[in-house]
Amino acid sequence: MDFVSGLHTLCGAGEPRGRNGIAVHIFVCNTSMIDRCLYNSDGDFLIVPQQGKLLITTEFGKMLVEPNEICVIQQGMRFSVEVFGETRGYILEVYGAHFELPDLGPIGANGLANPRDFLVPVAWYEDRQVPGGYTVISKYQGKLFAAQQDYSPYNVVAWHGNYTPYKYHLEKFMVINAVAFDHADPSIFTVLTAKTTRAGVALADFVIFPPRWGVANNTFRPPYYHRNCMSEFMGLIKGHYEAKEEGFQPGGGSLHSMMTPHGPDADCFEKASKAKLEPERVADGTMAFMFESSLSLAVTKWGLQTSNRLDKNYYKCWEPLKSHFNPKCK
Ligand SMILES: O=C(O)Cc1cc(O)ccc1O
Ligand SMILES: [Fe+2]
Repeated sequence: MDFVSGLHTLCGAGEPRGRNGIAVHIFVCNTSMIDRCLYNSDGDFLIVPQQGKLLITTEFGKMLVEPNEICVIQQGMRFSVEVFGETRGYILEVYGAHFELPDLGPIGANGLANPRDFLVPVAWYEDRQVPGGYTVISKYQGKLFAAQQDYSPYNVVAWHGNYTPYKYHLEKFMVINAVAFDHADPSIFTVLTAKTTRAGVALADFVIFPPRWGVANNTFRPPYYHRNCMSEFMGLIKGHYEAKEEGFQPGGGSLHSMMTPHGPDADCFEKASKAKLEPERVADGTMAFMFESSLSLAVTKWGLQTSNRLDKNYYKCWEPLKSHFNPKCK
């Protein structure tokens, strides 16, 4: 099964017809796309490999994208994926907006994902006839259409401009966090954002939870219990997520829909409530991420049924939580 046939949509919202929208897909594949390419007429793909590396050929050149790196293939760009064994990952698709760096506001000139760390392919081409037929697949209005041609589409000898695919290594992220007290909104970990026309309201943010120091005093350091106006799809590239040490596996996903309360599991709550608040490393050897959207997301039939992977007991991670309210406590 190659990248195109292994592409499954988990959830999404909005219409790929000029209006804003997003979709979350996962891919699971073990064979390369041979004499086949894909382009997305609907929007842009932000690809997060989780297992196995992707050698992506584009009209702009080649990119090797390994787990802990991400890449963006924008609307209309033809690409083929070569894989090396069992390969899987996540895709955030956005319609009607492109990914950009978040405004840094008071952070100033540098920080978070820095422009210098985004890599763009160098031109590569082949002048190759394919008498047996080269298949060009278009994702158009959510469906796949195939056309045949008798030559490789990677015949672009050179290019210039700034509408390109690009990749980024998540280790390059310059982490900013609370250094006195309180838990910062995870938007402080935004790598890329796709904006809406309403200032401060993201169509989608790509947010990571990188290795860092936890130093906040007088603070419950893990994510707070909350409900909010965003949909939060979480994924895990490697290791454990600090708020759910068990049960949330690399390659898995969770969706906390807007206004649905959620937070750390009972075990994390107990440990963090008793922990001595000295400087400690958080999330070493791990990389969790979040696709966060201001849109509400509908889960597909594939996600709910066909995949046969729905965790029906997920809510149980909060059941052992006890009330610790004590009105006399100072
Ligand atoms: O829900 C989650 O695990 C993601 C998350 C992390 C955090 O540190 C604060 C808020 C938030 O939604
Ligand atoms: Fe959350």
